[in-house]
Amino acid sequence: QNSFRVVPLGVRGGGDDGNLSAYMVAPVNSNAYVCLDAGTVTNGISKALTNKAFSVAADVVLRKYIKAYLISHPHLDHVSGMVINSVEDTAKNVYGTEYCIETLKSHYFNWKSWPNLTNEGASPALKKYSYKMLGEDQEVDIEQTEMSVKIFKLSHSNPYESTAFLIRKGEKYVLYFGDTGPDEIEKSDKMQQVWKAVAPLVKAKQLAGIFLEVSYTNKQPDRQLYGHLTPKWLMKELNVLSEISGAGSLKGLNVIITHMKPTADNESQIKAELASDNALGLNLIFPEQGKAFELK
Ligand SMILES: Nc1ncnc2c1ncn2[C@@H]1O[C@@H]2COP(=O)(O)O[C@H]2[C@H]1O
Repeated sequence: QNSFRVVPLGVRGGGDDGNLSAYMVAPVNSNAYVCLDAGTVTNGISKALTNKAFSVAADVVLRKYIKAYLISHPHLDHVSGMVINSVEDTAKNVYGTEYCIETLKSHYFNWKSWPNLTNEGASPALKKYSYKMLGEDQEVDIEQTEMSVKIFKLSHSNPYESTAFLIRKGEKYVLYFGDTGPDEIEKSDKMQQVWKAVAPLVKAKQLAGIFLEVSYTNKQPDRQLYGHLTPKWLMKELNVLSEISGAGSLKGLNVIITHMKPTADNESQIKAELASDNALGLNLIFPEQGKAFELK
């Protein structure tokens, strides 16, 4: 039985300002979605309607189907769609780490960059969006949905932070990584901590998919990763998971490749490099804007 329905509103990792990271996720047969990052919102909803991913009007998807935003980190390409559409939007929770929420508060919803439509920060706070700060080691219900979330902090160009979200519906999970570099380059153990936490779920076949970024091809020098992964580094990191969860345990695992930078032939090159280095037998999924898919 399929567990989650995903509608990508934006999939690219830079440059293409109408198609930046944003993924609507809900349990199959539910219209109560979370939006994981929100780089592009309305452009993605339009594409989704063209592709018949939804059978309601665009404003219903924005205002009613998206119940909450989960923001992995406050870079513009992960928040601009949410900020721009906040005026037309309905009351919602915005979930993130303290680092992320403090940045939203001081740098975006501050009346200078944008009116403060949130419940905290620069006066007057218009109280449409409510910040929900997430700490590690606690699972929190995502209000108005059937899902809950646990977070893991990530390193995104040390010392800057990003977040991974482990979303649960019943016994099934999906894991979403915001932008992140490999532990070895970031001088960090953040990814390893995530792998340790989810290895039992992989073993038990409870993990429906992992959203993980690959921004650059293998040609990108390690000193210019800027907190991102390449095909080689993605496979190295997933090998760390495989070592914990057991040989062969990642075979057929859905890995959704996010955040490819669209420069030159980067995207086709990344796809080719991943395909030729897939000894783990991952089921690689390359999401397309506005095209729904299911994970089980
Ligand atoms: N030191 C740097 N020099 C040049 N470009 C950078 C540097 N750090 C970050 N960037 C770029 O800025 C981008 C910000 O968004 P990204 O993290 O997706 O990808 C980043 C890189 O493309």
